[in-house]
Amino acid sequence: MLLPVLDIYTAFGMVALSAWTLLGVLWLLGRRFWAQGVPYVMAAAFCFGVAYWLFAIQKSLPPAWAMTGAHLCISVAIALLAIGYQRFRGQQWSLTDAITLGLPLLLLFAGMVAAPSDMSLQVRLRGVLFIGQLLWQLHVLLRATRGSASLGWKLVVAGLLVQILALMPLVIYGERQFVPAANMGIKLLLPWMMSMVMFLNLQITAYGYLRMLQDRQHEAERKAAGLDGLTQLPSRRTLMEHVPTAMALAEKEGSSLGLLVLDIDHFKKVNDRYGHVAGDAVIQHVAWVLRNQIREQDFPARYGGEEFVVLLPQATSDIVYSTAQRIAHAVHAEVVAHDDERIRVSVSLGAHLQKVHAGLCWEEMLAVADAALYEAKNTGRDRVVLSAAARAQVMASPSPAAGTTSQQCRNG
Ligand SMILES: Nc1nc2c(ncn2[C@@H]2O[C@H](COP(=O)(O)OP(=O)(O)OP(=O)(O)O)[C@@H](O)[C@H]2O)c(=O)[nH]1
Repeated sequence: MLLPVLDIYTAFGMVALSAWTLLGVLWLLGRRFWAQGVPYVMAAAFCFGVAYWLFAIQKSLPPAWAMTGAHLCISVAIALLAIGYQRFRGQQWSLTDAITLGLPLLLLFAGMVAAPSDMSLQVRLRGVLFIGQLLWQLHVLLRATRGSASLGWKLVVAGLLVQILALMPLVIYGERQFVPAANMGIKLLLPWMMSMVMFLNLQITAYGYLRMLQDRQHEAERKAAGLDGLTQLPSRRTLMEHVPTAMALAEKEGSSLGLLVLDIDHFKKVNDRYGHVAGDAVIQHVAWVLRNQIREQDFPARYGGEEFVVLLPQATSDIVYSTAQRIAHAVHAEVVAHDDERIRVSVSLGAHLQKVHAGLCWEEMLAVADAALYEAKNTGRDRVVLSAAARAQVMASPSPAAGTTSQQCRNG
């Protein structure tokens, strides 16, 4: 017997929506029952229920009333869901984000109410919805300007590709092929498959978008905590906040403060040859090396794109020199594996050491270390250059390392 496509489609949508709402409620309840967002989600579920009821009794009401009422309930429910989630997570979503996430639900319902008795009109409406969803997915893609390479981004792109592929039968066979007939066979499957794809894609894309919003939120939290998003090292701002404390302590102790400025060599070429994502992996790798090669009390920071700074409190010339050499050596020695590529990079370092006294200016210290870095770059890269002041201390130092230290310490 011929399956009533419309009824199945409607039931499918109802089940999907109920599951969606239920999942949302369980998710929120599971995390924190009394959180402020819960009542909103409950109210949203209630509105969905009213909408369902209006659909169910639509035949005994003037159709325009039933449809308008149901749509109103759904819109309110979507807004409540968005607000509930926003309240609960403390997310700083824009209204556009909330609407973007609410749209799939609206599309799903629009798909269900696009149900005139004329089958060919119904199919045509569904085609329009299908294309509407495609446009929505493009909109999400355009909004997702950040978070490339993240799972959320991949899901959004995957959803869009699947949608385009699924549109092919419609383009190739034309809408008429989708009108159910008595001797259906495969033709019955096509509208079904389209509905399935549409539903799954809504979920995939909406989930991907949600992931991206969460990533964005985490990034903001990290920034608030003073960490750089890519490397998890303290950011430049955090370093600048830390410097006065470090200098004051060194002055009080009468100790020297070491300073390393590190820059990845020919990094532009890495980006050009392997791509920006691989470049990011290299930056992460260098940050990882930095973290592993310094002492616990040292303070590393990502200063800018591919530039890092390390503060070394209570440092001696020996410590500054050996730390810089170890970092340069470790970066040079290890390859960064990214996809199928194995990338080898080197770094140049400018190192400076200074006894901290009243009136010493951080900018001066940084300028001296920067000049040493500049020299390292100009004399072949992949090396450590000590500032004149640091060198003088190395010369004066009786340590074994000092005896072998030259102004430029080439790596390897
Ligand atoms: N992948 C990636 N690239 C970045 C990031 N920040 C800056 N860059 C790139 O780093 C490159 C820095 O290049 P340059 O300053 O010309 O220096 P370089 O190519 O490393 O050459 P030298 O420093 O002279 O050895 C630029 O192409 C920036 O676009 C980042 O966070 N990720």
